[in-house]
Amino acid sequence: APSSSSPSAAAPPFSLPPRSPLAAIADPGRNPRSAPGTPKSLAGTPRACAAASGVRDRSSSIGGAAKRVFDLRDLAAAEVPVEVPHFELDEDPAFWMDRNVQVGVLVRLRPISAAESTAYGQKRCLIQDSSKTLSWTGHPETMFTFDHVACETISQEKLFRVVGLPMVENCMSGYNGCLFAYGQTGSGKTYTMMGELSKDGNELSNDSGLTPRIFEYLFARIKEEEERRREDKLKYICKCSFLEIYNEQITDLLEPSSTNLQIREDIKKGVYVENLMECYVSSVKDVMLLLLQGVANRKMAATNMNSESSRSHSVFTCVIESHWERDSMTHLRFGRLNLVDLAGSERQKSSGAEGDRLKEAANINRSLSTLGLVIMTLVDVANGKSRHVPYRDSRLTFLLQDSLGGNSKTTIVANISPSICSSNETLSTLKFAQRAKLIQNNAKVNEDASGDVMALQRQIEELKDQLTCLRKQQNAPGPPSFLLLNSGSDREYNTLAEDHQSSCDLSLLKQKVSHLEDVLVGSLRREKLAELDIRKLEAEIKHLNRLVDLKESDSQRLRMMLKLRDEKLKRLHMLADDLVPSDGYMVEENAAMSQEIQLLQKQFDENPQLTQFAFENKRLIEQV
Ligand SMILES: Nc1ncnc2c1ncn2[C@@H]1O[C@H](COP(=O)(O)OP(=O)(O)OP(=O)(O)O)[C@@H](O)[C@H]1O
Repeated sequence: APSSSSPSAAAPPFSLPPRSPLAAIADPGRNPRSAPGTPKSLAGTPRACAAASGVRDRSSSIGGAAKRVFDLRDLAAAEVPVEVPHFELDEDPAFWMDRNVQVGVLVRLRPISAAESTAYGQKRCLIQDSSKTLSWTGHPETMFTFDHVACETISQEKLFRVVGLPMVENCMSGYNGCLFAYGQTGSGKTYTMMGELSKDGNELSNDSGLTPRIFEYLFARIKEEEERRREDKLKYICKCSFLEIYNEQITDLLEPSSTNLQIREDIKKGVYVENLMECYVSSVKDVMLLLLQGVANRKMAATNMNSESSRSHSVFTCVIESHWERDSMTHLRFGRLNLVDLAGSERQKSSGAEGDRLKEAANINRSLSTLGLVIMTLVDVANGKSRHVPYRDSRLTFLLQDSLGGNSKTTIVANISPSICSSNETLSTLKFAQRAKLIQNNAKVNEDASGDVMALQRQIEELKDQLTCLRKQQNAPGPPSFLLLNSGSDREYNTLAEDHQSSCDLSLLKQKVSHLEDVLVGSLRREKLAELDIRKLEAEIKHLNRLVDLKESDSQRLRMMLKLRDEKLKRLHMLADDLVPSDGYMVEENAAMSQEIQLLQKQFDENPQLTQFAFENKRLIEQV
């Protein structure tokens, strides 16, 4: 099926064939990377299958074919392939668009892999109850509720429509957005975020993940919006960057020779990575080429859990800027979209990590536990507690601080494996996702509606010229209006009409000028205030620097005095023990005393200033 996801198309761009309420486990043959050797089609009707595996049919108690579920707890004994229930996800873009307070969480289950199946058969640690709830069947059995639970048979396209599409709409409207995949190694994060990337960048496949789909949709929407608002001269500009955090070091995936890049903070830009390459993109093909280039540079390795395990966190960022003109003003808006594929958490025992892999794993686990700590602290903050959020304890959390508890609409996709062999990791991912749901963000539209001051000033000048011209015309001597009214000739009628028209133009222009003047006054006032603030802060910084210098020289003097006193003590001890003659002692003592006097003199000279600065310091501390 074609996979183009044009926003205007009524039907989803590709749809799965109609399924029975109990769909077969996703055919791993669909994805060449997935579950090699897993049985492709699963035989038998639901009831036959349930009977064969000893599964209890709970359909009667729940009712309705779509809700029919089996109790998979007894599958411990089942060796035959089983069918799992399919729960359709709710496509409600408004749900994610409203989330500017809380973080949205979607849990995604992947099919049991061939390796898991070989080792543990179809034994599961989870039972999904609906498209929002699932139960972990360990001890004690625990039920979890999320915004969405995507079952094993949910397609990449459906997942995009549920979480990716609203994210694009948000960013186009000027919000920052962040989508990140979390989960143990091999749980399906890269499959979810990237999936299959086509070589030529033209065609998406069924296995293409969220990122390529997001850009296919983004460029279709940009085209649509620019056409719809042609009168406003609406234009979008998109620029992308791609980085990885490996062993706590940031590398540019589009320019791999740029390593150990630093994170900086800026009042306007927010948190950003210095010297990171940014590429302008205007089509899915452009983005696909960047993705392919970046993915090829990413640190990958084989572990026991995943033959192509990503050993770094990757962040693909797109800044979507738009500008348009309305009411003689230039409007600017931008949204930053972060697409994050985290390195997988892992137990060293299961992943078989040694040497370099072990060092990587330790770094991965450390930054993920900082992420967990940041999330726990943010939940406390959301509950009204005043806490320090340790964003700076890892590069990952420092870089993502706006997406966590800041100005961003954030969605977390928590990937899990349903197999019993990952039971503990699955539980820990579910707990992480549950906590993340409670974070409170504060997303705002990034828009500069005041326009360009210079352009406004130019426009006002032009309008003033027109106004003077019209005033001159109006004041020019002409025949009295009653003559014109009574004369009845065409020429006179036209003159009257022109006069009337020009007086209408005049009042319209007057209105326009006064409106623009108001806007300009507002902009200039804000600019002046900002300049005043900057000047005040600069003066304070200067004061503080002088204070620091003074303190520095003062403490240097004090250190010297202490040294002199120490030496004096030593000399006194030696004199008391008769180790030096008393005249020799007196000569040394004299020299030391004159040095001390010099120091005291200097201190005394600077004292008036010191007192003044001490007062200033106190005042500044109070002010701060
Ligand atoms: N929903 C799914 N359907 C089919 N196959 C999947 C699905 N999710 C993951 N897979 C397959 O499972 C394997 C592991 O997935 P993936 O590489 O995405 O895991 P990961 O979480 O990114 O791991 P790591 O953290 O080690 O990089 C891949 O072969 C992938 O194609």
